Amino acid sequence: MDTRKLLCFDPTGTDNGVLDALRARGWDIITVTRLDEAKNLIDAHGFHLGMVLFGSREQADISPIQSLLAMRYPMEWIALLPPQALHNREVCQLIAQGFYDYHTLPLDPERLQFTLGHAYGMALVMKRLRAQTPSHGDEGIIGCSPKFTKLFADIERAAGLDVPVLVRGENGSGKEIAARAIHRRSMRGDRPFIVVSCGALPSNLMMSELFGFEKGAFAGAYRTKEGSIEAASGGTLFLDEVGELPADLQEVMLRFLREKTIRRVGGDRDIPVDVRIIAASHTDLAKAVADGHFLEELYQALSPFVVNVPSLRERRDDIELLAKYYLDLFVNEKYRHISGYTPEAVTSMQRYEWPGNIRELINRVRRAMVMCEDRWITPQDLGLNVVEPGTTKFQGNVMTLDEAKAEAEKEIIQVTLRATENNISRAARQLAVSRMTLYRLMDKHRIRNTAAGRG
Ligand SMILES: Nc1ncnc2c1ncn2[C@@H]1O[C@H](COP(=O)(O)OP(=O)(O)OP(=O)(O)O)[C@@H](O)[C@H]1O
Repeated sequence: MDTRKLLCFDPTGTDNGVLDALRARGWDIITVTRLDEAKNLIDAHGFHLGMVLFGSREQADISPIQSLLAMRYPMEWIALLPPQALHNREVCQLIAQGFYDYHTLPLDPERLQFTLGHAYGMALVMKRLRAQTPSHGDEGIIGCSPKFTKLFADIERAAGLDVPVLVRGENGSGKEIAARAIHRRSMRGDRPFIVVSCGALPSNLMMSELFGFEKGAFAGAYRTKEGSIEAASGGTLFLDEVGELPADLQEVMLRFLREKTIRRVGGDRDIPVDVRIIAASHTDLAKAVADGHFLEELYQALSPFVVNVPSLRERRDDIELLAKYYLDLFVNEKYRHISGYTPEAVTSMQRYEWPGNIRELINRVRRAMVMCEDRWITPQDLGLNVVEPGTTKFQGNVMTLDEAKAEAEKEIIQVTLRATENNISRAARQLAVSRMTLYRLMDKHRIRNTAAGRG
């Protein structure tokens, strides 16, 4: 028989004699009574499944159990408890929020065996999903859509070339994070990465900011100060919103790109500086050139390699992934009751236009965590309407009623499968159809079961 590992946390030393029955059914059970022991064992052995024995007293201290669950280990938990423990509101809350299922004492080993099998399978599916979550390096750059894959390939290529790069994309779409990734992967990766916001200062201050100044160059210049270009020496200078660079500075910057030397304000010598420039713009620089607002030669000098960062609405496949990533990242002790998003919340995010791109998504996730009173984040928590008139993908489409129905059917199946993490049984239950019907409909709509093997 296949032996499956199970951690049993028994903080009150409750002996219910049921564990032997489970051992006989192939479970390798390790029981611990102390929180630190439990944590050490999980860290060392990476359990998929844990069981918690609640004490028999109604007012038993449940804080060690709360602390253990707050660690949000990637595993499923089953609670075993005496029926009277369910009179304790805190216990009920903890069970609703942190456990896959619970069983009351005295135990029915058959039923428990069944639940453990399910929870174990679910933990394996979750593990597979986590392994499939595409993330790149330690930059926290997440995505799985074809557009994202192309973006990352461009980042890799740009990293291998020591030429200026122009990063284009809407506000909040990830231009700076892309520039940082290029820098970190380049041969300059262990040297400084300095950011300058080109529109942040008036021209004269921006000049000193970029090129530095000599002592006495102007009133208040009490000492010599190096500018951002020198500070980035050997590394990368990131010129954010380069389109906002004042006209006179565009000329000076062009000279720097050609001659690779700087002269501090008030200085009389040219200082060679080896810096790679990565510039970013959310506006169309080619149009700015055509309109006479941006120097054509500077545009050419900045853009031997161009990286286009797609907007979030151009890569809708990444929305749910990013929303989950940031939820996991922000969840802490205070928000441990939050398990994820409702199917409606996922739909609302998929349909939304995201004018503020990933930065807006992050802000909405943060807001939702504060607003969410339940286990699952709703569209309202995110500040998004479920279906805003005129925002469905059917708008303007000429299709028959049958086609529209089929489209809606496919969409609701996809959303439900995503929300249940491809658990066919749960999805079928939520959709109020049999598993066979769901399989048939998935086949009809050519929906792949990405977590085959369970449910
Ligand atoms: N692929 C991604 N995966 C995870 N997080 C991302 C990704 N892309 C961007 N972000 C996050 O989104 C936020 C906005 O990204 P960033 O600051 O790079 O955008 P930007 O285009 O430079 O914005 P702006 O134009 O406003 O300066 C940051 O918190 C960043 O970490």
